[in-house]
Amino acid sequence: MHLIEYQPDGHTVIIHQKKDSRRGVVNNQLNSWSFQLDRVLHDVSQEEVYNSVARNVVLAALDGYNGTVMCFGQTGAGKTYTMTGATESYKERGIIPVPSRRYCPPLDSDMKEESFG
Ligand SMILES: Nc1ncnc2c1ncn2[C@@H]1O[C@H](COP(=O)(O)OP(=O)(O)OP(=O)(O)O)[C@@H](O)[C@H]1O
Repeated sequence: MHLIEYQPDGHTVIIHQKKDSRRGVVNNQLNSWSFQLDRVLHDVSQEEVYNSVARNVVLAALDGYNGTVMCFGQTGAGKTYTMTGATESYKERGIIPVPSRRYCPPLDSDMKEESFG
């Protein structure tokens, strides 16, 4: 049995733990816990992470609303990877680089000359 089970509904994670056999024959120890979440992003692309957690916040910010995207988790969980991404390939870019690329017009040569003289 897997220690962490992802339900196909995309909202539920079940954590399983083996019963401690040292507790004897009558053992009422809980050995699974189910958590309901807004969304469970297991084994998904960086693009899907952006679309499901950041896209609406960024679009609202462009309309003038305040918004925050925050990562919280234990060391090595993937916070930096999620926010900034990896440089190996474009599809591995994280949440932060996407809006600048998507919503800021690229500087063309004329604009560069105007801006920097
Ligand atoms: N979804 C992922 N796909 C592939 N590699 C990942 C993924 N998430 C994290 N990694 C890799 O796992 C390692 C740890 O990730 P990361 O540095 O993002 O964790 P962190 O939560 O920021 O850790 P810390 O709290 O120590 O700063 C890195 O090598 C990262 O590239």
